[in-house]
Amino acid sequence: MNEPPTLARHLDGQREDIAKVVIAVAEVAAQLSAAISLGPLRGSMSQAVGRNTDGDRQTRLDVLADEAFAGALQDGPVLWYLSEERETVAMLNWEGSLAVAIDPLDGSSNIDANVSIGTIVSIYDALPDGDESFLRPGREQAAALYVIYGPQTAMMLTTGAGVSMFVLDRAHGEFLRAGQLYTIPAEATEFAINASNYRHWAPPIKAYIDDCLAGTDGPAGRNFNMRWIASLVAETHRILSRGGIFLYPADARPGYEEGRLRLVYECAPLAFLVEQAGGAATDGETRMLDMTPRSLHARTPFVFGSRDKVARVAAYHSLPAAEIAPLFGQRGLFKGAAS
Ligand SMILES: O=P(O)(O)OC[C@H]1O[C@](O)(COP(=O)(O)O)[C@@H](O)[C@@H]1O
Ligand SMILES: [Mg+2]
Ligand SMILES: [Mg+2]
Repeated sequence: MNEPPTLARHLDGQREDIAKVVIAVAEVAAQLSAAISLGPLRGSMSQAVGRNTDGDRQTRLDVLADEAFAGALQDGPVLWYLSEERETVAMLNWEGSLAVAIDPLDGSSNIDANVSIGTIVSIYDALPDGDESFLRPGREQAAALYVIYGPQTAMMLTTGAGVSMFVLDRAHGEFLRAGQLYTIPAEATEFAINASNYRHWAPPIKAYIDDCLAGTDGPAGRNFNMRWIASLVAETHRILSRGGIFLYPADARPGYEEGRLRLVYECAPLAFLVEQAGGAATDGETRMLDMTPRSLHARTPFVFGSRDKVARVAAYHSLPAAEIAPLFGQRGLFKGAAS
C-alpha cells in the first residue's frame, strides 16, 4: 500500500511562506495534542488564570497554547500576530510577509470533560499596518485551517483550492494526508444550536428552530436531530464530515447583541473552509466572507453548514412578521420545500 503524503510533501510547490506557517502550526499542534491527551496527569489545564480582553475566562491551556504558537511563529515569515488571548496585534518578524490570526484553543472549557477541542488559524498577506492586516473581509484570506484534538488529532486546511485533511500519526509525530478533497454533504438532518437561549432569540431564528422541532408535522416536512457540543471546532468537523447546520445567533442577553463568536479568528477562517468544502456561511443573512470586522475582537452571529439550510435561515429573515409568528404550519412559503 502506498504511504499517504506527509503535510510537508503536500505543501511542496505551494507558497513557501504559507507552507512554513502551516508546518510550524502543525508542530505545535502535535505537542499540544500530546499534552492534551495526558489530561489531569498534567495538572488541571482548565484552571482559570485570568480574563482576556473580552472578559472571557482564560485557562492555563489557553495561555500555554498562545505562547507556544507565538513562539514557534517567531522565526518564520509572520509579520503580524493576533490572538484571542492578546489585546493588540504583535509584531513577530519585521521582514515577514504574512499576518496570522489565531484562536489558540477553542472550546477550552471542555478539556476536563475529555471533549474534543481545537485550534483555528487565519492567514492573510500582511499589510504595512498591523490592525489593517486583520480588519478586512475574510474573502481576502490566503489560507485557513483548524486542528481538532479528538479521538484523532487532525488538521483541515485550505489555501483556496478545496479542503484537505491531515491526521496526526502519533508514532512518527507527522501529519499525513487522509483521503481526497472534502465536500460537505448537501443532504443532512442535523442542526446544532444552544437551545437554552431560545427565549432570547429573534423571531426568524425561533421560527427556523420551531420548524426543525416540528419535524414532519411542520412546514419542513421532515424530522431533524439536534447536536450541541459547545466546541466550535468539533461542530465544524461534524458538519464537514456529514452535513447539517450550526447556528450561534445574536440574542437579547447583555453582551450577546452580536452573538458570541469572534469574526477574525473564529468565523472568517471557518467560513473559508466551509465554502471551500461546498457549504455556506453567513451571519444569518450576509455572507461571512464579505463582512469587514469593526474591531480586532469583534463578535458576529454565525450560521454555517449545508448550503440549502443556510439559505433557508436567510430566507426566514425576509419573511413577513405574520409568517414567523410562533404557529407551526403557518409558513406557507416553505411548505413542501424540504431542506
Ligand atoms: O457556552 P456557549 O454559549 O454554548 O458557547 C459555546 C461556544 O463558545 C466557544 O467555546 C468559544 O470559544 P473559546 O473557547 O475559544 O472562547 C465555542 O467553541 C463554542 O461554540
Ligand atoms: Mg473559540
Ligand atoms: Mg479560545
